[in-house]
Amino acid sequence: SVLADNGLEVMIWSRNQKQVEEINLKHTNSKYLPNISLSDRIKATTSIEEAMNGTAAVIIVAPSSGMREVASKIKPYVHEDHLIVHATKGFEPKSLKRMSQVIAEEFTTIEEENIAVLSGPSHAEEVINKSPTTVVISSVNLKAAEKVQDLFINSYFRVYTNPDIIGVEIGAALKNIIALGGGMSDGLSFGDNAKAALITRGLAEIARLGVAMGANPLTFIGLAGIGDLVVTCTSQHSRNWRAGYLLAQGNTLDETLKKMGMVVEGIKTTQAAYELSKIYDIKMPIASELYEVLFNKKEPKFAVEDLMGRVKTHEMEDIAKPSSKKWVE
Ligand SMILES: NC(=O)C1=CN([C@@H]2O[C@H](COP(=O)(O)OP(=O)(O)OC[C@H]3O[C@@H](n4cnc5c(N)ncnc54)[C@H](O)[C@@H]3O)[C@@H](O)[C@H]2O)C=CC1
Ligand SMILES: O=C(CO)COP(=O)(O)O
Repeated sequence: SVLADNGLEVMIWSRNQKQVEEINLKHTNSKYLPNISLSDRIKATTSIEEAMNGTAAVIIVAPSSGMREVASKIKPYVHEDHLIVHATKGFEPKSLKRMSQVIAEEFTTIEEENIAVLSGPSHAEEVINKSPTTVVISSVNLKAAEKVQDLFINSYFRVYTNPDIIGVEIGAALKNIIALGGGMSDGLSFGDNAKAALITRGLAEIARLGVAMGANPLTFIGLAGIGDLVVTCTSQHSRNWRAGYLLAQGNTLDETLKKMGMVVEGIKTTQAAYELSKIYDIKMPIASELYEVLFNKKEPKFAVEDLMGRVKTHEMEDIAKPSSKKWVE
């Protein structure tokens, strides 16, 4: 819709025939965006060949578990001048690769600099209503990032460039874990203090893992870090928040997923973060407790007790320099 508002012709590829017909005939997408009229510059098709015909840029927004499958379907129609943008927030299950790594592996004819990531606090339900939204676009090459910035930027959708593609992708993926925790916190009727604690300490563990994986720590105080963390931990639009809320109310993981009926990226990402924290030897207490809740049936209230009862430590662990030499006297 942002692209269509900017005067571009947009072709959506979907495997769902009914949805494609609804978009083309009624200009609506009622399952995902009820009561919204779509621009007639947006068309849809179930044929990838038709979707790719004459395109300059391809925006992939499949869930992370489907990224490789979708990329491999697009592959035969991709040429070296294509700009490939993704807005997916997660890691590839098992390989634990970032989405731009998966895309680069699939599209061997595309230069790395033609791949970009769009991320930041941007619930679709608000973007479609033109509510002011700010995001980042990252690529290994500033000129490529600026090309995508120019495609998307408008009066309600402000796009900043960011040079740290690793940090942007890691922030986008890991915030979903903390958002599950945010929903659980509300489901357990905890207050604003608990939410602030989750966001702040969640950011600390996101940054620790991110830096170990090659990210710039400053990215995590930007839109793809704290920005997206705040929006998903506090908004009922967030599927991750909603899933956490349902889990805290006693629903099993299966029951929660059934009730959601949409992707909840944080669940697979919790598994990925648990594995990455072991590989990089990084402490991620919140992610580890969520892993126990999701996959080992630990009750959320016991996870909170264990988090609060951990051995006492410094806020900045070993990284902050004391402001006085007396600190260690
Ligand atoms: N909804 C939002 O506000 C935002 C979502 N994202 C990210 O975008 C990605 C997609 O999220 P949503 O569209 O919200 O999820 P969704 O669950 O609302 O829709 C996902 C769509 O992808 C289709 N799909 C799933 N696997 C597929 C495959 N292998 N091949 C083809 N189609 C497939 C599904 O049928 C469904 O239509 C996620 O990584 C999410 O984190 C990023 C920013 C905002
Ligand atoms: O990433 C999002 C908004 O920035 C959407 O979050 P959810 O997947 O939790 O709905």
